[in-house]
Amino acid sequence: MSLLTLQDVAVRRGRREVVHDLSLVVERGETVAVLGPNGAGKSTLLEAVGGVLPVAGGTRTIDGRVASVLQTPGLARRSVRANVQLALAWWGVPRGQRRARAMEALEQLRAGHLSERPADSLSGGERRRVHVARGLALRPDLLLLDEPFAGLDPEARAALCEDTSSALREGAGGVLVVVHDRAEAWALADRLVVLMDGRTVAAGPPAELLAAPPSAEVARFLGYDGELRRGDQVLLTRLPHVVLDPAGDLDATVVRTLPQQDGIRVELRLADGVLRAWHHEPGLRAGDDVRVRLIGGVTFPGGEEASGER
Ligand SMILES: Nc1ncnc2c1ncn2[C@@H]1O[C@H](COP(=O)(O)OP(=O)(O)OP(=O)(O)O)[C@@H](O)[C@H]1O
Repeated sequence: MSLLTLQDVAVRRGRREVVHDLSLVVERGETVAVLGPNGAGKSTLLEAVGGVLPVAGGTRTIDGRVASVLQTPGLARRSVRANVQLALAWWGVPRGQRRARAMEALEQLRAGHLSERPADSLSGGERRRVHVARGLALRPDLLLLDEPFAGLDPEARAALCEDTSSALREGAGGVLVVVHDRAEAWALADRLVVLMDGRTVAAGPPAELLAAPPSAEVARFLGYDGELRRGDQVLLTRLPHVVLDPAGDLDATVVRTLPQQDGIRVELRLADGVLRAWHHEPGLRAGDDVRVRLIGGVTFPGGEEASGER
């Protein structure tokens, strides 16, 4: 039996149904990430799985105990370790095991050095670490995490994401995590579910979804930012698919260059759309004519209505 099975689930917020006909399975030892635009219904889905919201239609079956790490880190005014031990006591862990379990989870999340600090003296990033560690310490069958890295600066976010990823891979339970961006989904997830307007629009291993997105809408959401109209088709590309090459077969004009940490992002206009590419040599200017070669991309029907500009 799967750890979590949702079958045609509907969830309401007040009178409005915001999750529709959603089916999802989480197996033991698996991390499933839910990704989608703001308002897609991700938190609502998690709350329904956690039992905070009722399921208005369909069925939810869970084989085991569920723990939720919600968005706001609520910690009591006592030491970090006492906070984690309190959760373990509430979970029913025998007194003699609580201290070691708390310390183990804090160490896993590189928060061991914070164990004796008062929780109200922590920085935002430290609170997040402790918050995630507290969820892991419970060792639930199913752990629900709602944007566990929200509000952190990019570096703290990446570091906590890496540590959480390692900790989750060591765990035996299943995890359903709402993530904020694709990088987090890639770092954490065995499988990715893309939610839009309360419906699943794509599901599968992240690398497979990226290589073969099921629709143009999902492709754009996953980072396909180039778009060429080809008759009644539209060809979508990502940055690595587009190579500036004097021997290339496509004529393009540089619209603008955006210097970034890993190179220069170049926006290109072609007769039939817009492409974006990485470039690593300075000197390109808006208005320059260049040649381009495509080494990837995905094609979908719908070239006529595609704007080619985004
Ligand atoms: N407490 C609430 N009462 C009524 N409607 C709500 C409530 N919370 C959320 N909604 C609505 O339900 C829909 C789904 O919201 P939800 O928070 O689940 O989306 P989300 O995908 O988690 O979004 P975000 O990425 O912005 O956190 C939205 O239209 C939202 O406005």
